[in-house]
Amino acid sequence: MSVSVLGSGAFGTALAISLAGNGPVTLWARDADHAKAMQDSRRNEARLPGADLPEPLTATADIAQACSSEVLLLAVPMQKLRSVLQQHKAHLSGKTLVACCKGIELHTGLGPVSVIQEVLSESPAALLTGPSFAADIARGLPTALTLACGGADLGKALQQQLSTANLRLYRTTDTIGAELGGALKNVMAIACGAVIGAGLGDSARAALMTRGYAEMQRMALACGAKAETMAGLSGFGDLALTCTSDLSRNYRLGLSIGRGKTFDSSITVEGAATAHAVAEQARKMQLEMPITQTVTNLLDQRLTISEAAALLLKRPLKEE
Ligand SMILES: NC(=O)C1=CN([C@@H]2O[C@H](COP(=O)(O)OP(=O)(O)OC[C@H]3O[C@@H](n4cnc5c(N)ncnc54)[C@H](OP(=O)(O)O)[C@@H]3O)[C@@H](O)[C@H]2O)C=CC1
Ligand SMILES: O=C(CO)COP(=O)(O)O
Repeated sequence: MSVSVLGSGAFGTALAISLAGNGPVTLWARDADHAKAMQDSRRNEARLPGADLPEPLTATADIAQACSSEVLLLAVPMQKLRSVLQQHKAHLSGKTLVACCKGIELHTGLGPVSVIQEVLSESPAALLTGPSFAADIARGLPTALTLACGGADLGKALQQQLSTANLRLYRTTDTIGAELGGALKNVMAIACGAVIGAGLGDSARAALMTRGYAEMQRMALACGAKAETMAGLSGFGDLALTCTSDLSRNYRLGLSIGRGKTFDSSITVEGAATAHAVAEQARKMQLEMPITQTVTNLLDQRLTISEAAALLLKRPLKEE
């Protein structure tokens, strides 16, 4: 099966570089000048500086050319996924669509697989997620990801096809768990960045990661996900990476909040919209998600970091 990546950001470019080790791959950019610059210079300096684009990778802005592949990886920000699907519906229809984004849609509370299923109900949908920085993948560093697909046979085929020399894919049929793990870990990373930025210490971060994981489990289990999925790469694995590395944009947004600094709003930070989407879902489902709620209060400047910490510490004492 041939593969194209739609979306020439950091992640889409890194995946295309790695997949080019398996054979020809097409990388689609919405902007013709961007595609031409990548094709000519063999670099994507705008989004993934310093990484060479190997020869089997073709960059194009021609959506028909990109969608001639059987498998299409969708590497665009979560809040843009629906509009990309709608805009190119005719080309995408009938293809196997693998979402590579992490988040929950703000106005519907849906994850990426569910959004694909709503817009293109006839197209098989899957999700590629897990602990991975684009820069690491592009450098050929070892990385393990989760391939989530409701159809077990298709999941096995995609696992084979999308594993590369440096990308090792594990598979699951639990798409809900994989969606929620990848989405919620970004919210926790913002919280952890804020704690470290404000100088509250590594012990506080460990507490937040652990109680954040409990919160992730609470929502995931209430939505029908499996506990094992949350304990895997797409949940615990990505939580561990994103809450501890300043390569993470979500963590860096948190650092800025903790330090009282502004953050470049053009940078993709999935956890911000997702925190609001999840807080709303939690309210509707009557689930306690105090860390997620606190992150929305920090983002909306309704609380300072010291007020937020005091409120979390003062919550009623309970069993772990
Ligand atoms: N970066 C990473 O390390 C990882 C990222 N991810 C996930 O991948 C997803 C994408 O992130 P990432 O690549 O880093 O983000 P970037 O900000 O690097 O790139 C986003 C890309 O999406 C494109 N895009 C935005 N809107 C549209 C649209 N309407 N039509 C077509 N293309 C569009 C942008 O195009 P343009 O360049 O023209 O603006 C840009 O190339 C996120 O959900 C993220 O969580 C997952 C794992 C690792
Ligand atoms: O998802 C990622 C790592 O797995 C990338 O994290 P950021 O989006 O926070 O940069």
